[in-house]
Amino acid sequence: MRVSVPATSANMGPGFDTLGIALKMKNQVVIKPSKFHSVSLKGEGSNNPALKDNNMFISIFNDFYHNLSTKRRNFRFEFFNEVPMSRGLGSSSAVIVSAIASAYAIEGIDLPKKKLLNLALAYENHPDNITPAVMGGFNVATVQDNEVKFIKKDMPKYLKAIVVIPNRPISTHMSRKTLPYKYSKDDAVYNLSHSSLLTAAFMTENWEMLRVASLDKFHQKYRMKQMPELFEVQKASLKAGSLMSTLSGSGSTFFSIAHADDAKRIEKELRVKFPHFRVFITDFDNYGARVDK
Ligand SMILES: Nc1ncnc2c1ncn2[C@@H]1O[C@H](COP(=O)(O)OP(=O)(O)OP(=O)(O)O)[C@@H](O)[C@H]1O
Ligand SMILES: N[C@@H](CCO)C(=O)O
Repeated sequence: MRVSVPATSANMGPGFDTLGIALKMKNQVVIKPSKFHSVSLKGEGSNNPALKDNNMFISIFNDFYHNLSTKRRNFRFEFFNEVPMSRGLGSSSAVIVSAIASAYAIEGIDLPKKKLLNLALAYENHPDNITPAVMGGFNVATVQDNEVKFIKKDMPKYLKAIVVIPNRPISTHMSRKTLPYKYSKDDAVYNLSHSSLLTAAFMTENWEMLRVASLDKFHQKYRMKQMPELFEVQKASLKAGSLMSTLSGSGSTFFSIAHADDAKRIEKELRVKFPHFRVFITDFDNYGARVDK
C-alpha cells in the first residue's frame, strides 16, 4: 500500500493561518506487513538517524492503528520524502495526513477526505497547510466548531511555482514566537482586505492582482528578520517578473508564482543571485492526499 501527500505553501502573504496551496512535491510511504517493525528512509531526512527511531509518522500511525485494529501486526515502512523538514513547505502536515490515511488504509477502512482533514486538525490546529495537503489546489479555510470549513480552487497548468529553499531550517513553533501578541486595527484591516482580495483574485483568475493582494503586515517582516537575505529574495523574484512572492508558511522557503513562460528566466536569475540556496520550479498539485492499495 502506498500513500502520498503533497508539500504545501501556507499563508501566501496576508492569509495567515487561512490560505494555502499544494505543490507537486510529495512525501510517499509504502507500508507492508512484516514479521518485524522496520523503517527505511530515502530523500529528505535520510541523513537524520533519529527519524528511524523517533518518527512523528510512526507515533501518529500507531495511535490510529491501535484504535482501529484489534490485531497487532508489524509493518515495514519505506519513506520517500521530497518535502524538506522545517522549511515552510508543510512537512509536518504531510506527515500527519499520511500517517492517519495509512492507518485507515492498512485496515481497509474507507476514509473520506473531509474526515481525514478533520482528524488531522487535532495535530495541527491551523488549517492552512492540512487543507491543501488533503484536498490539493488553492484553499481558503477556517475552523468553526472544531471542523474545517474550506473552499478549494484548482490551479491552472499555465502557472508555476518557484521555490527558494535556504539551507537553514525554521521551526514553526519558534517562528510563531517572533510574532506580536496584538495587532492594531489598521494592520488587521490591512490584512483582512488584502487576504480577501487575494482569495478573490485566485477564484476569478485575476493573476495581475496578486502582486498587490499578497502584501502582508502580520507575520512576514517579523520572521524574515531572522534571515534578512529573504528580503532580497522577495525583491529579486518580483523584479524578475513573479506575480507574487511570499514567505512560505513559517519559513524559511520563499514561494513565488509566475506564468510558465517567465518561470525559467526567474528561476535562473534567482539561482545566479542566491547560489547557496536551492531554487527550482514546480507545478501545483490539484489532487492532494492519495492512497493506492
Ligand atoms: N519526513 C518526516 N518524518 C518525520 N517527521 C517529520 C518529517 N517531516 C517533518 N517532520 C516533523 O515535523 C517537524 C517540522 O514541522 P514544522 O511545522 O516546524 O515545519 P514545516 O511543517 O516543514 O513548516 P510549515 O508548517 O511552516 O510549512 C519536524 O521537526 C519533525 O518533527
Ligand atoms: N500559518 C502557519 C503555517 C505554518 O505551519 C504559520 O504561519 O505559522
